[in-house]
Order: sequence, then C-alpha cells, then structure tokens
Amino acid sequence: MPSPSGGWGCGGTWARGVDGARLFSIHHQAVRPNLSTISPPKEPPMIEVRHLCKSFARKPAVQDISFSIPAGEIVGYLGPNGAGKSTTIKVLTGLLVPDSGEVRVGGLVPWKQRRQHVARLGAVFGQRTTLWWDLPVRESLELLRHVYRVPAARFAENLAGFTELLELGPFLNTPARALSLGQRMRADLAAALLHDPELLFLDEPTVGLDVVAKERIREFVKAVNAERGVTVLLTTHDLGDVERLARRVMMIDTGRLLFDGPLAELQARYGGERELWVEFEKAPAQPALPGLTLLGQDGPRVRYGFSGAAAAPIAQVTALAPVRDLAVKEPEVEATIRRIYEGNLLGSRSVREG
Ligand SMILES: Nc1ncnc2c1ncn2[C@@H]1O[C@H](COP(=O)(O)OP(=O)(O)OP(=O)(O)O)[C@@H](O)[C@H]1O
Repeated sequence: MPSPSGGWGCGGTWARGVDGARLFSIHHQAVRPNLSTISPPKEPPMIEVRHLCKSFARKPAVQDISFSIPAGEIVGYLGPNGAGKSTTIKVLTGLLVPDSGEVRVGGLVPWKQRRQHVARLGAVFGQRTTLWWDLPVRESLELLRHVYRVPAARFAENLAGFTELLELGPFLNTPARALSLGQRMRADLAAALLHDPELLFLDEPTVGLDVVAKERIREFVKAVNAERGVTVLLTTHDLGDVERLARRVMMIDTGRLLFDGPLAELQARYGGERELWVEFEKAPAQPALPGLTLLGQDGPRVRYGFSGAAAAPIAQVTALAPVRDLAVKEPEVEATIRRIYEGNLLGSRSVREG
C-alpha cells in the first residue's frame, strides 16, 4: 500500500520512493482506451525496479529504490563508497535476492529465472576477470562459447569483430595472467559480449587505465551500444566514463536513489558557475565587473565566474580593456559530483527528472 507521499517502504517503515508519485498515478489511471487514438504497445523496459529493498544484518543497503531503463539506453549509476550500487547490481544480475520489491530484467525475475537471465546479460567487473588465468585468451573465449552455447559461426563472427574493434590480435594467444590491465579489460569485454547479450553491466570498466586505454574502452562501449543496441548500466567513480557514455545518471547515497535524470540537468542545477578566462593586452587596474564573480587575477590573466549565456560577459570584458585571448570553461562533472557529496546538496530528498 502506498504511503501518503506516494512511496512504499522497506521492512514496515514508510519511505518516499523516487518514482512513488508516478507509480501511484499509473495504478489509478482510467482503463478505458479510446480505440481511435490507441497507439501500438510500447516496448517493455529492459530494467524495471520497483520499491527495491535489501538489508544486511538489518542494516539497509538499498532502500525503496524504483527506476526503469528502456532498451538501448546507457545509464551511469553513481554514488560514494557503500552507497548501495553493487547491491543493486547484484540483485539485477540475480546474485542476491531482495528483501522486498519487484524487479524485472528483460521481462524475467533475475534470481528466479537465473539460467535464462544470465544467458541474456554480460558483465565486466574492473577488479575481477572472467578469463581463466593460465589459459590463452582465445581458449578462455572458446570455453565461454561452450558455456553460453554460442553457435560456432556466430562465435567466429563475433570474435573477428571484437578482435578488430578491441585490437585483441597481439595477445589472443597470451594467458590472462600475462596481460596488462588494459589488455585484460579488452579481453574481458569481448568475453562479456560473445553471446550477444542484450544488457551489459559495467563496473569500473576503466579503473587503473591510462587515458588512451580508457578512451579505447569508451569508444568500444559506445559502438556496441549504437550498433547492437545493447543496454548498458555503468557503475563508475570515473566521471569521464559517464560524460563520454551516459546522458542519464542515477545517483544513490545511503541506499536511496537521490537523482535520476539527464547529466546536463545535474550539471545545470548543481554544477556551479561557468568560468570566463581572459587574457588582456595589459593587466587591468580594476578587473571587477558587475554581475561577474572575480575568481582570480595573475597579471593580465583574469578569471571570472558567471551563470547563463557567455555572450554578455564576453561583451563586458571586451568593453573593459583590449583582450588578447579568452576561453569559456564549463564546470567539470567531477567537481559537480564532489560538491553534491560534500555539501549533501541532494539531501534526503528524492529527485526525478524527465
Ligand atoms: N554481503 C554483505 N554483508 C554485509 N553488508 C554488506 C554486504 N554487501 C554490502 N554490504 C553493505 O551494504 C552497504 C552498500 O554496499 P554496496 O557494496 O552496495 O555499496 P557500493 O555503492 O557498491 O560501494 P562501492 O563503491 O564501495 O563498491 C554498505 O554499507 C556495505 O557495507
């Protein structure tokens, strides 16, 4: 039964769910379709979670979480250490049984229809490998082909495609234990996708990699999503991953979903000011300008903070003194997330965007 706020609860305590109000209204919609305007049935979401609760030794790890992810989306799942991300993923993969709530992934209940479910998902955990340590990568992939019963022709096709995209060729005959972290991650990605899963869980897929290796992994994930329509749930502390891959983010803390919406919205709301970096021909004696925050000055170089469009601040600085160069710097996602965590900006309110 819903609480007055539209939420449900965990273990008998009422809590406000992020989707509570929406679910409540869905339950009470009039069921008399107008046949002249009826549209074809919508595809069911790839992931549907309602009022998920899970505790360990009575300590809640996930509290009344609800969200829905359509097929083909890439969603970043963020939160500080111990927030409840892994617990959610473990429920979604069928490794954990929740205390209460409803979960459907591709129409299946993960922990009840585990065999069918596992056949349709892939997972890469940055800290672990699915490859056999002492076997050459190619043999690990062959073994996985048998585990997942991938037809030989499809396996050959996928292996050729991934070898090209991920440049696996130079180390296909190398045992996993002798691979660099970046090579291992690429091999693990291939392993996770050989059986054509519809859904991919990525947990810290670029942890410990250099910028070039990170970029290669991100490009690959983008391609797999765009070309194969694979839905991706990405857990990461690397906000570069999120910026490059996900337009939508869900943010969780102390087991509660605090934000679910476009990354751009999170930035606009909590990202702080944009910056205008100006290099004047000569150091201005009075650099302060109305409506702009003077962030710092180093001789002719002055940094201003501003909100909204850049045109007016640019006009202001160019009217102040001759300008040699200028640049607009957007607030970094990294800084935004830090502000949110440190300042507890989302509080315990649940926020749901578009
Ligand atoms: N098997 C377990 N037994 C007891 N407590 C657990 C267990 N798994 C998780 N927890 C607790 O549940 C809470 C959520 O943990 P979870 O691992 O889901 O967080 P997380 O967001 O994935 O963190 P991290 O970013 O550090 O991986 C934490 O307080 C954690 O200590």
